[in-house]
Amino acid sequence: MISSVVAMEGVARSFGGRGVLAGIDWQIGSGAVIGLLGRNGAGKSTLIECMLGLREVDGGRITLFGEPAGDLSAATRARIGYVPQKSDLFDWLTPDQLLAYFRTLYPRWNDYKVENLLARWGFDPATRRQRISSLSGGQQQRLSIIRALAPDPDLLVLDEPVASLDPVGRRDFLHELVDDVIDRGTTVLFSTHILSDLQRIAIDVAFLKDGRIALQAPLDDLLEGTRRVSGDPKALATLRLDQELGRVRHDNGAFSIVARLSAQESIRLLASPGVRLDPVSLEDLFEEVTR
Ligand SMILES: Nc1ncnc2c1ncn2[C@@H]1O[C@H](COP(=O)(O)OP(=O)(O)OP(=O)(O)O)[C@@H](O)[C@H]1O
Repeated sequence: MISSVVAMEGVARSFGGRGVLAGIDWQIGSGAVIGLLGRNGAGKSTLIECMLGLREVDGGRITLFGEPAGDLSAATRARIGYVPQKSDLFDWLTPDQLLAYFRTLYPRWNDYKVENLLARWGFDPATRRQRISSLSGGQQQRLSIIRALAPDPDLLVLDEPVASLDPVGRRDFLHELVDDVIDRGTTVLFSTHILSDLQRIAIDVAFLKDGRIALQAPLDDLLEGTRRVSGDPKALATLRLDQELGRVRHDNGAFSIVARLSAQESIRLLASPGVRLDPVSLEDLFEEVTR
């Protein structure tokens, strides 16, 4: 039985001698919903493209549904929906023509969902007959999402899907993701820089840093279990914490430590004179983990 939808072992990729993926070992289990985070240039798009077999790797092994990513069967391909960061729509077609074309390629195509999304996401009859090249960036992104969702994929991969959507478009997309896609057990991986969106979906977050998945955990656990430890510099200097994420030195000579704490560690620290524990935001976490 295959328990992982995606399995990666030692995946490496560099550009012009500069390593971007540095031997990634990663598994994405069936039904997981993962937000992929990392600074600009960390390699999120590269990782996604390699994962889907769209980019060659320098080393390592990737399988999707148990098949090599670079040699997927048509049946497995049809189980994957992908929204790339840069539009790859055939922009000389109209939305109706594009969707009619893709409909022929997939054994499973949810006409009801397509019509429903087109109507809800502002594709009136005139827009549906307009060339894609003349649609706005946000309209093209909506169309790209509709195309990816139409075959009811078992694995949905989205590379910054909301980057050009207005706030209403973002809300509509998240609504669809939570109420339909995640509800039916789809495995979802999406990269984003909009951290507030992640907090609207109960998911795991994975941080890509220095070419590796530096940390992956359920978002709620991560926020609940991570604290900023501050206080008397002498007391902090001797502290050894099991899961320290970062140490920040402040201008006044004081410093604080961001760390994931076990319940016992929290109790011990709260009892230490001169030590304070404060909750951290997802922005704080992002800054520390990707520093
Ligand atoms: N075709 C290419 N040729 C040379 N360098 C590349 C190529 N594609 C990506 N890179 C480099 O690889 C690094 C990672 O790029 P990538 O687009 O994967 O990052 P990212 O995390 O998706 O960034 P962002 O958050 O800005 O979208 C960057 O330094 C980029 O310049």
